[in-house]
Amino acid sequence: MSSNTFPNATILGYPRIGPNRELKKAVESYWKGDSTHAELNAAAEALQDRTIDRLVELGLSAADSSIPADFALYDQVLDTTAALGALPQRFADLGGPDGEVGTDAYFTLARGDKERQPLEMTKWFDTNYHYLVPEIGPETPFRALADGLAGIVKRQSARGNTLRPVLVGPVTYLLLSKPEEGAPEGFDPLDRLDDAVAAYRGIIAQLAAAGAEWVQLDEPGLVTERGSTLVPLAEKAYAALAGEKEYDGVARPSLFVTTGYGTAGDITAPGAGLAALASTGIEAVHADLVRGAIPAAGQLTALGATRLVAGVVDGRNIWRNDLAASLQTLVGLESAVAGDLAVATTTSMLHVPHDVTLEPSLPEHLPGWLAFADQKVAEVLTLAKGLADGTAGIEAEIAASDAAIEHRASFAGTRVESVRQRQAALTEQDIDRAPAEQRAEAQKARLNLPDLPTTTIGSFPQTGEVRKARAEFRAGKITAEQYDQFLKEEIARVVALQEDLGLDVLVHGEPERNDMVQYFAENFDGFAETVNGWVQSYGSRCTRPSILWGDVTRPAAFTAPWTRYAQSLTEKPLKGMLTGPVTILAWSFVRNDQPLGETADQVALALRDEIADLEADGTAIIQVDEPALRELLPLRAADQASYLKWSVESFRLATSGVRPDTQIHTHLCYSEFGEVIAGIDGLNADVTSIEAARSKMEVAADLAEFGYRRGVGPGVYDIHSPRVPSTEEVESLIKTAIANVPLPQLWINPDCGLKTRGYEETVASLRNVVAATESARAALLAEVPA
Ligand code: MET
Ligand SMILES: [Zn+2]
Repeated sequence: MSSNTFPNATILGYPRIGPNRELKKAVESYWKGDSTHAELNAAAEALQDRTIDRLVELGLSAADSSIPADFALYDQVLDTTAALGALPQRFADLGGPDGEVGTDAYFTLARGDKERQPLEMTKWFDTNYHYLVPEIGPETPFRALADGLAGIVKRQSARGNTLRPVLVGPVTYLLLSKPEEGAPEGFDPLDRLDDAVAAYRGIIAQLAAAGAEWVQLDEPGLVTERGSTLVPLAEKAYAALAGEKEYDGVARPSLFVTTGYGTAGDITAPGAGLAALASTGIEAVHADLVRGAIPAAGQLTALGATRLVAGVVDGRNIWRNDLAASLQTLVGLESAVAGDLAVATTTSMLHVPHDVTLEPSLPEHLPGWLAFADQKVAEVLTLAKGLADGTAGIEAEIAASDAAIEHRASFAGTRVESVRQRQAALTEQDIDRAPAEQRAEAQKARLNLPDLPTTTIGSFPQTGEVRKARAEFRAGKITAEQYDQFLKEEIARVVALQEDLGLDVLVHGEPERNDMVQYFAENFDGFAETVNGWVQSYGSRCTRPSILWGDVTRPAAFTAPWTRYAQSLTEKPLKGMLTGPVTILAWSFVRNDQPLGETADQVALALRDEIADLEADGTAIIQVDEPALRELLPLRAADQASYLKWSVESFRLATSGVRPDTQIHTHLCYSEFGEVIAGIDGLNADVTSIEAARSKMEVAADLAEFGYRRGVGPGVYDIHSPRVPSTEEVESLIKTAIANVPLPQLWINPDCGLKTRGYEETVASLRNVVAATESARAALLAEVPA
């Protein structure tokens, strides 16, 4: 079927959650037992129909495979695991008679059951989307069980729609897998590539039988640091899949391989990775031309008959496309390729919300600057038209795009002179503090803490009452005074609880914060909030990132009054609590008209103002959380140094204005920190709390090996589950920490904030943490020779 031409305009994927979070509601209701399997299916099918009808309404053709079928109930990597029937041994009993993975088995892999931990969850490339990590061993079965996806294709074909089913490609699938527990030393899931490819062949045949004319295989793994070494593997895999035009006498569908999130293969030879893929005989290959480099002319010629699908509309941010610039890129590429170009998004649009027109309360100037998924579909179609008919064909659209760019550039809040001047005047001194040893001494004298000081990470359980009060305040059902009063009582309760528990450094508990980033966005200028701008974070979990559109300022102190109030209730030191610049950027939609580092510095200056107010109030300890520090780390080693420089400097800019005897804490979680340990050191915080309980204190050994000198609190209590750790368990983690970290540096704390936990388990766990700390202190005393 390779005569089949690829559509001129397409998207790589569409948000799966539904404009009203229909998917979230349907799966959560099914999990709770409030709806049946049939009802879940009906809801999923209704959402599929809605999506396709909407895309057709927006102008994509229903007939030419331009609409992707990418409707995962939970996660696209898990869908591929299910299509492969690749059940790890620990879940082998879940398979049906032919090894098939039914809906309940699928959700068990995602969520675990009484006896078993779910598949591990980790970030999808450098995004905030989390996928489920396949566990592959030498014996893991690879089958062809594409019934689910084939069923969707068939059903839609009966509705008159020819869809293009999407799978994670074999190389990326295995790259993202981890060796199954018990796999022999040195086993790499990629060792199983030939077996996997044989299974993919079967899956593709099943999709063809269901009516698919094109199949999309996503291979973003090729844009990572390992890309160069993976290209030869991909060549082998796709030569095997594309080499024959027929599978067992039946025409195979055309194959389309995508490479979003960067440059495929060798970054010093842009386009070489695409040319290598094309040489296998696949019918179309995609390039990300926003994050990735523009392929060299010679590489474009080398694509031959393989159609280039040009990703020029950014699937990862929400800004309106510069149509004139994109068209110019497209025209340049077209002159070098043998055939016609197709226009596409850079990645799936699962990273952006559905539709700007669903936002009722954005500031007036903003909607015209934005493009959510539906607007991006229109942009792709416009560009395809421009490519076909010339600029004249899309004159009005280009004029509108130019006008929006012009409006944005000249809009008052885009450049705030006072912010620019302040930035221009910054010097090295602004990111420097007194030497760490001198600070440590001054802080010791001021704080007078025991050995192994105990503390928490900031938030206390957000109970139903806290959420209810916030909702009522937002809805105008209670007054600002009533809400304030409620929060004060909540804070007083949390402070009293911590005193009762015997913790050494207290917190106010963060009850006023809906979310650790959104709360800052709401209190800074330069940000806007959406109402319906949900994006999938993992499974049914969605976040609603704020939009950082302009220069950032902090009109007034907003955390300091709560900290001041909380501190007035206790003699013990109480930490001020802030979210750091990198995390604020990572969890927002950030302006794309200046380098990230510049935006980070503006956020840092706004935080610096807040920190100055906290310090002026007498706050002796200020914590600035950076859980997303690792998340934004670029995929390519070559880009990592410059990232670490600006990210670390923005943290230092926020925190270096304080006196030596004011103690700066930071908190990191969600990640492996081995790779960024030098960056952590660069933050120059006096104390760093790090998630460690789940990895059994590995981080303590990493720190020891690095020779880390400042304070550190490796988490001794995993807050990700309601389980209460026993005193003995915590003691043993403390012992491991003591063996690796010099005593004067060591702090005792949970892995992360307690916001998502209930009070019962929180109180029991913290009691055990304090008891374990006390016995560790006693043991240390006993060791000291009299
Ligand atoms: C994801 S890190 C969370 C840190 C924040 N201070 C909290 O305790 O919730
Ligand atoms: Zn955390």
